[in-house]
Amino acid sequence: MAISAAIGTPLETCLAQAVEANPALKDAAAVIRAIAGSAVEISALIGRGALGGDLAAAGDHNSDGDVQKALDVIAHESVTAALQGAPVAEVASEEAEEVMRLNPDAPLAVAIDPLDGSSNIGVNMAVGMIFGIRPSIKDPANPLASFTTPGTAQIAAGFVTYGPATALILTLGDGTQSYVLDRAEGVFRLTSPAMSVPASAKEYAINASNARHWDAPVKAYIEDCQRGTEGPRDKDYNMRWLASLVADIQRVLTRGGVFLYPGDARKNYARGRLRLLYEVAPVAMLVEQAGGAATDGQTRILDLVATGIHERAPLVCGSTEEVDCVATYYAGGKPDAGRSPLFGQRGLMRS
Ligand SMILES: O=P(O)(O)OC[C@H]1O[C@](O)(COP(=O)(O)O)[C@@H](O)[C@@H]1O
Ligand SMILES: [Mg+2]
Ligand SMILES: [Mg+2]
Repeated sequence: MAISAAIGTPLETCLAQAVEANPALKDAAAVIRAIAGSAVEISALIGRGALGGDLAAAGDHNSDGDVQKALDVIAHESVTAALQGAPVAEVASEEAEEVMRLNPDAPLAVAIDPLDGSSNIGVNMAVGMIFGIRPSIKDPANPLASFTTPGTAQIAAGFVTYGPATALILTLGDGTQSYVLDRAEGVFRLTSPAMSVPASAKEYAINASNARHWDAPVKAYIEDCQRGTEGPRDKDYNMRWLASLVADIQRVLTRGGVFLYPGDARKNYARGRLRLLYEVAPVAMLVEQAGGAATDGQTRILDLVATGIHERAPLVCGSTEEVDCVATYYAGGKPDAGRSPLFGQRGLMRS
């Protein structure tokens, strides 16, 4: 149910209200409480900066080939320890090669990116944590069973941004809410009961250094955004790229825009960089619940089914007008049709 509490209401009260309205959410609420507890701990550590030690110290490689930084491992250990005390049977974590089995009889499974935006560790920039909660499917022969369902199976999803403020963005399947950590009390408090992504926007987020590797439709779309009022989109765009999915998506959820991490021609990047289970699917649910859209360029993300826990998926999400426009380019269409004949490069009114 949509949260109807006043701004400043503690997360605990909002969760209790949601469970009262829909008792089926009781276990998901317990998982969210556990994750929020870990986030309070990690937020305090990140807030100490270099005084907390070298959080960027390089360790082993994870299963996706990324170097694990000290904070990646600390966050993984903190959140999986918290989930031990929650009704969770399986965890798919970015920092564990295989599915982790916690409480075998528990009803839920959690996919988690314990520390998102790792390239920003150690440089005082925003990082975060992403999670999606699904029903646990008891199949002793297949540890992946709980995670090989479409994203629509998610009961709840959220992310935490450790930025200037520590924020929790959450959906229980009926709207997207934001909370901010009240550091004095150590509790998250409601700041928006219903986030809403504007349908149209003039801001895009993409790692432009990969432009030469992009597919033709992405290249054409970004080039037309860059042509501004002189091109078929007939409006001037701004670009923002924080290299921290949580922070980029929080901006899109707050003021609109489009985020793209498409597939590209680099080795192992045919399906982009982001992982379907613990990055793309939770973000897609949050964005859709806020009125936006999320596709892989053409197909709705929440209809995709993973076949492995670290499988990647391209992501195009945010304001519906932009996400639909990207799909038009993928379908080989041209956005010229919607453009006023009076303006733009070839328009009558351009000097
Ligand atoms: O370095 P790139 O290619 O710009 O990729 C940045 C993207 O990679 C990520 O850092 C991947 O997440 P992890 O840090 O959890 O591996 C996203 O947060 C971000 O959007
Ligand atoms: Mg990540
Ligand atoms: Mg990560």
